[in-house]
Amino acid sequence: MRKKIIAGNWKMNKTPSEAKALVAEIKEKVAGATCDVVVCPTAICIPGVVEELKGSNVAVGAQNVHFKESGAYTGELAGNMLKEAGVTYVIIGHSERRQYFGETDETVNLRTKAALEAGLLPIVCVGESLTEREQGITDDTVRRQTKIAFLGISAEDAKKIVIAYEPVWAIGTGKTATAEQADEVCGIIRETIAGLYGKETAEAIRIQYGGSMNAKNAAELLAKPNIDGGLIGGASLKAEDFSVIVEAAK
Ligand SMILES: O=C(CO)COP(=O)(O)O
Repeated sequence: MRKKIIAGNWKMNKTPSEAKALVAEIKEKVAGATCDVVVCPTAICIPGVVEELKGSNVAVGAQNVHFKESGAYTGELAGNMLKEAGVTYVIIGHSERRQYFGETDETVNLRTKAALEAGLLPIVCVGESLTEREQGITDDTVRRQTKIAFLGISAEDAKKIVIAYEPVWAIGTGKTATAEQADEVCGIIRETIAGLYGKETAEAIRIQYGGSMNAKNAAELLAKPNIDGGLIGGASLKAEDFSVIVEAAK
């Protein structure tokens, strides 16, 4: 049985003091959680959030990591820096990074390998655009993204990776994939992993759904056999809503 994982992707929201206040509320509300709980604030909020969460069951994730250990990469952060700051997980290849910051399947692969190298647990995002869904190439898209993200990664390391299936058309739009649609694509991703590594790895790996998941629809999505958690945007910025989703991930 895979342990469910609920992660909040705060995107570019909350100042350092606001972030501390939010996690102070969240940690109280999710203290009894039976799933893994992660919050992913902006990089500048990480130290304060890590401090506030000391001794709690909530882990901290970053929203990106560079693929080199150091060097002339202005504005970037390396895995060992995040690790030393107390980060456990890192989101890689979010569709907003692919869309606005030139992230490609290849850089997603490089970042995933760098994260593992630094001892971080990657949350690798895949998902089709509206055009791709309408053209009937959702399967091809997530298969390609998954296969390239995992290039050169051992089966042992692959099991540490969380995959987030986030259909681009469902992000921040209020349009959720139906539980059936989400489960179907998560199943295709699992099948892809089975093709790469075999059934045992495919059964071990956790696949989240993300895209307008909220306190109302979480239970139905999380009840599906291939959905092992959620990557939550908007609803993760409200302690109450986030804790209801965590509660639904029993
Ligand atoms: O992109 C997402 C999480 O990474 C989903 O965002 P929303 O939950 O706001 O749709």
